Amino acid sequence: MLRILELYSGIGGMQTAAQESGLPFKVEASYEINPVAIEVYCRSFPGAGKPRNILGLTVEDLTGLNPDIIMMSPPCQPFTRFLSVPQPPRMILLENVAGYETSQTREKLVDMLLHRGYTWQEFLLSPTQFGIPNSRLRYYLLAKLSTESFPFTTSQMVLTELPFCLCVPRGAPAQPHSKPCCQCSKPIKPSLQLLLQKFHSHYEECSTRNPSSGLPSLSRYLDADIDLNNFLLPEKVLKKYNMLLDIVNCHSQRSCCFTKGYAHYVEGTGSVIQHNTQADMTEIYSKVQMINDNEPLKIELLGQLELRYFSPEEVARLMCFPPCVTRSNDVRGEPAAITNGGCLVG
Ligand SMILES: C[S@@+](CC[C@H](N)C(=O)[O-])C[C@H]1O[C@@H](n2cnc3c(N)ncnc32)[C@H](O)[C@@H]1O
Repeated sequence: MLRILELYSGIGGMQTAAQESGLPFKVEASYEINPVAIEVYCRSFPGAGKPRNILGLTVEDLTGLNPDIIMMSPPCQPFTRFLSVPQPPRMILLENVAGYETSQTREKLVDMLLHRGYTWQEFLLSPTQFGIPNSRLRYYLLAKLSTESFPFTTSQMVLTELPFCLCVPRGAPAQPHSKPCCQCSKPIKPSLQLLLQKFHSHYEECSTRNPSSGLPSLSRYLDADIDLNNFLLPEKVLKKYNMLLDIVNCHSQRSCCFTKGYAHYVEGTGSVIQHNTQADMTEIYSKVQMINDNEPLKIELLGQLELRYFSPEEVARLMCFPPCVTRSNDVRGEPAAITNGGCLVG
C-alpha cells in the first residue's frame, strides 16, 4: 500500500488520478488553503482528513508521515524544503504549467533531486494526446530514489510523448511478468497494464468514432438536458468581447484549457459553446462585424447562436473526473467556476 502525501491538493485531482490508476494507496495527509477547494475535496473524499495550510507543515510532521510518494501541483512557492527531510520520499509526482521546465524553481528542484539521489523524468503532455478533446499542455515530473527503477529508460530530455506505447489489446489479462507490447518491442510492466488497458479501450472507442483525429466530439462530454438559461453568456459579454471568444459546438473535437477566470474573464480562460448548431456562425459574425452603431441588432444576431458556458460537470468530465464527481448537484446551475489556483486541477 503506497502512503501518499498530497500537497496543494486543490479539489483532489491527484487523489482522483491515484484512484483511477487502480494501485493500492492511502493518503496520509493533504494540504490546501482555498476554502472552496477544501469543501469540494472533503465532499469527494469524505473519509479523508481536512486539508490544511502547508505553512504549518514541519520537518517533524513530514518525518512522522514518512510518505512513499509526494504528489503536488505547487503554485509559485518554494517547496523544495519538503525534500530536505532526513528520509526523503521514495517517489515524487509534480505537475505544473508549461514553461516550468525553464524556470528557476525547476532548476532548484532538479539540483535537490540530484543531491538527494533521485532519478527523474520530465514530460510536457496535453489531454489531446490521450484522446480527450481539451488542450491543456502541462509539465510533469516523476522522480524515484535511484534504488528504484522506472518501467522505461529515463532521458535528460523533457519528453513530449509517453516512453511506452498504449497498444495493449483490449481485455488482455494482466501478465505476471513484464512482456513486450503486442505491436512494438517496448516492455510493459505488469503494474502499468491496468492503466494502459483503460487508455486503450478509450482510444479504441475514439478512433472508431473519428478515425482521422482519434478524438471524440465534445457531445460525449456535454449535458443534453442543460438548463440553458443558467449558462448563457450575458449581453455585456456578447457586446464587448464577442471577438475574443473561443467558440466550439457539440461536434467540435477540441476545446481550450479552462482556468480559474472562466466565466469571470473572457480572453484565454476557456471555450464557450454554440448551443444552437442550426445557426450559421460565420454568417452571423460577418454581419456583426459590419454593424457599427446598432448594438441591439448585434446582440440579437449573436443571441441566435445561444452561446453558453460549459457547466462545472462538463468541465470536470473533460478533466476525466469520474461520474461520482461530475454528477454533483451542489454545483449545478452555475457556470464552471470550480477552479482554483489559477489552473483548474492538477
Ligand atoms: C495548482 S493548484 C493545485 C490543483 C490541484 N492539483 C487540484 O486537483 O485541484 C495549487 C493549489 O495550491 C493551493 N495553495 C496555495 N498556497 C497554499 C498553502 N500555503 N497551503 C496549502 N495549499 C496552498 C492553492 O489554493 C491551489 O488550490
